[in-house]
Amino acid sequence: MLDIRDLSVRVEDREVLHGINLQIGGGETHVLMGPNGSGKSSLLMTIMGFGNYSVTSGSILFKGTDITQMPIHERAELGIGMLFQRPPAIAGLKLGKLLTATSQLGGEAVEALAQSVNMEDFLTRDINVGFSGGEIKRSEVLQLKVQQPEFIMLDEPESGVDLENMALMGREVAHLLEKDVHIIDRHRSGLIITHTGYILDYVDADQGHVMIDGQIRCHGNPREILKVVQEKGYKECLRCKQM
Ligand SMILES: Nc1ncnc2c1ncn2[C@@H]1O[C@H](COP(=O)(O)OP(=O)(O)OP(=O)(O)O)[C@@H](O)[C@H]1O
Repeated sequence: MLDIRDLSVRVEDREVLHGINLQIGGGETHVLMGPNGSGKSSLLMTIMGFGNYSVTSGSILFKGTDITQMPIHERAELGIGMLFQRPPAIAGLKLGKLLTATSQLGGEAVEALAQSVNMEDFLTRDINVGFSGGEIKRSEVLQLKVQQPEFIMLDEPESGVDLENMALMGREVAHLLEKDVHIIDRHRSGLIITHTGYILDYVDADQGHVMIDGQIRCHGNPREILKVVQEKGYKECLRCKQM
């Protein structure tokens, strides 16, 4: 579904990603780990198509289409969606209005989806204005439930979420990624940034990658990578033999 080849990316006057290669098949969920500031969010923002991340070499193919220079809204229409680490607050735009305006759904359908993530009281509020950390994440999940993307990127879905809401989010993300469907019939794919790995309690991931200083330096079983990092730190990933 996603095929990234030799991707280098510059932000402002600095190259933050250097020669990334990453392939994610249909129905697969991959996890991206790595130290703070290593370039994980930059990769997701680049896949989504944000203009301040400029591709200096390489390509991004989505379902065989080269999307490297495609605007964000076209990528979203093709089926790419993202849960942001820190989405902006948008004063003057109600969450419910955004959801009905950007989908074919009517008010009742949106309300039902909102109820499923305990967000029904937020539809009449300005997006993310005064939302708590956990409410922002549930709002992001609600937007994904409305959009139903085929390829879902999640940037630290756990951060700021209490344990009870983590369970709710985990179940919702698993459902979005069709983890309840047999692998042969599963079409959706995901790429999840996590520091803690809590999301793995709910979402089975097929492959883990470690990014260090703008390069993917290691691949492997996500839980094994977490264990190694916990015990020995990210420096151990530099010795990875799976590259
Ligand atoms: N708009 C920007 N202007 C300047 N520097 C930027 C910008 N966006 C990202 N960077 C820099 O690029 C590097 C990679 O940042 P990025 O957010 O991708 O890291 P990350 O791996 O997601 O980190 P974290 O785990 O802390 O969220 C950082 O040094 C960051 O300061």
